[in-house]
Amino acid sequence: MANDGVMELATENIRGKNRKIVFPEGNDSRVLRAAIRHQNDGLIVPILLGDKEEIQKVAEEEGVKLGDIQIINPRESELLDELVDKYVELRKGKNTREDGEYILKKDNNYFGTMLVQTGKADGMVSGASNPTGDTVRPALQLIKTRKGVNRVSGVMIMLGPNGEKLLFADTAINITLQSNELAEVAVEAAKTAEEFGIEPIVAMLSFSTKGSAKHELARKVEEATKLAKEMDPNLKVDGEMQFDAAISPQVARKKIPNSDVAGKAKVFIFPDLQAANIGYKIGQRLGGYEALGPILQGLNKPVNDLSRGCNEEDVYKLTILTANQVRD
Ligand SMILES: CC(C)(COP(=O)(O)OP(=O)(O)OC[C@H]1O[C@@H](n2cnc3c(N)ncnc32)[C@H](O)[C@@H]1OP(=O)(O)O)[C@@H](O)C(=O)NCCC(=O)NCCS
Ligand SMILES: CC(=O)OP(=O)(O)O
Repeated sequence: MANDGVMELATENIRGKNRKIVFPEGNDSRVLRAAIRHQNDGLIVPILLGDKEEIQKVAEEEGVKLGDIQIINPRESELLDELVDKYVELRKGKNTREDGEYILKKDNNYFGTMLVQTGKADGMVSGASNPTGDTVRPALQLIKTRKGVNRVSGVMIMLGPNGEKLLFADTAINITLQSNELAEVAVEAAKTAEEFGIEPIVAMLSFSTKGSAKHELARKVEEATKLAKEMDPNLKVDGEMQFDAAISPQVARKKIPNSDVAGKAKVFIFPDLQAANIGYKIGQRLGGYEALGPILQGLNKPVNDLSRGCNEEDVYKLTILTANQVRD
């Protein structure tokens, strides 16, 4: 495949490391099939959460064999007491022990997140059947942001039909952002791009290019560009600019000549979640791009969300990308 760069790099990085990835949606057929593929490939150690009989039934319906894949039923797990204690400690008085036990038994995303937080798993992949908020809230509450990062955000790796490797942000988490927060997303997205072998050339997107429209929303993106440069003076970032100026050298020459970003951008920072989420889905559904993610950036440990529209291949690949985010 023309686009194998991103997947190949991540696969080589994780080879031999036996990263343990937990799947809270063990009874989702797409998740189950992807986890079994990983179990058989031996690159990743999958842990499925759910009721064993229910998962067995899905496996039979799908015509796949569970083999010796690890399955944990949170309601019966011997780890429950330990995880509840730790959960209550981390929530710092926000939840009682009774609350904690109820939440960890009822919601596999909380149980899976606690496995990651306590180091019993290295990362988590969920969201095939749960909406984003329910998937990521436990990680925001319990795993928390990395030192030096104020807000977790989400990126999509976009792999084009002609070998293009792009990154879109924030496609998943922050509904609106202030200019300083948008600047932080840009700086973090550049780092995430590098982790996955994508060139960190960052365009700050708007409906305006360098003042072509006079509006406070365009000025916010201009301000965010300035702040991103202050946060990382070495960052190749420019804006505000329209998507055509960011991606097309011909349009860039006309609208924004002499930019070292316009026409060459690989990392696209959208002004808000509406634009970013709609934008990536248009690229995916009309543009023939493969969309991998959302990958969360800024967390202490990797927890990643899937789109509910995902297929088995998306789950399989996001698992590899999640393992690639694990830090020893
Ligand atoms: C992510 C999201 C669910 C968080 O919303 P929420 O749970 O209502 O947020 P709250 O303000 O109650 O915060 C819950 C916790 O998460 C933390 N948090 C919220 N957003 C955060 C962020 N971007 N980064 C870091 N922490 C964050 C809060 O500090 C809080 O922690 P605490 O409980 O320890 O105090 C919400 O922003 C959302 O729905 N985003 C859009 C998701 C979506 O639909 N995306 C499109 C599909 S991908
Ligand atoms: C990433 C995303 O948009 O998720 P979903 O399609 O599940 O809302």
